[in-house]
Amino acid sequence: MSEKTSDRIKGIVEGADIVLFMKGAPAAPQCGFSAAVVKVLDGFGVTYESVNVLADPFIREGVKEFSNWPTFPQLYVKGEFVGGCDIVREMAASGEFAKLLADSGIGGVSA
Ligand SMILES: N[C@@H](CCC(=O)N[C@@H](CS)C(=O)NCC(=O)O)C(=O)O
Repeated sequence: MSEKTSDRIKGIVEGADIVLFMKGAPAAPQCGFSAAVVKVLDGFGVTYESVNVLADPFIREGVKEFSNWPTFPQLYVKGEFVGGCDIVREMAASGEFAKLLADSGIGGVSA
């Protein structure tokens, strides 16, 4: 990955408290895994930035390398990689995701 792509991705993940790299947009996800993470985030009532990786092949491949994670969705909180759909859903079910949001000082409803 070029330094330019890496800097661009770093800027994106650090540009908002919560960033979701997904397929499609929250209002119209183009993959069930992305839709599932949107549902979790919306359930917590948090605001987040989303990036449609289908719109940019450089971002799509660059984010995989940046995160060292081969699939989408990919969720970042406070600039740190959290995981994909399975991890986020498990964290939501166990209460770990609510704790992560609270520890990160991110408000929302407790889902
Ligand atoms: N088990 C994965 C499922 C995600 C997944 O398999 N995503 C695929 C299909 S949407 C993917 O992103 N493949 C790579 C690509 O399309 O670039 C998770 O927990 O997020």
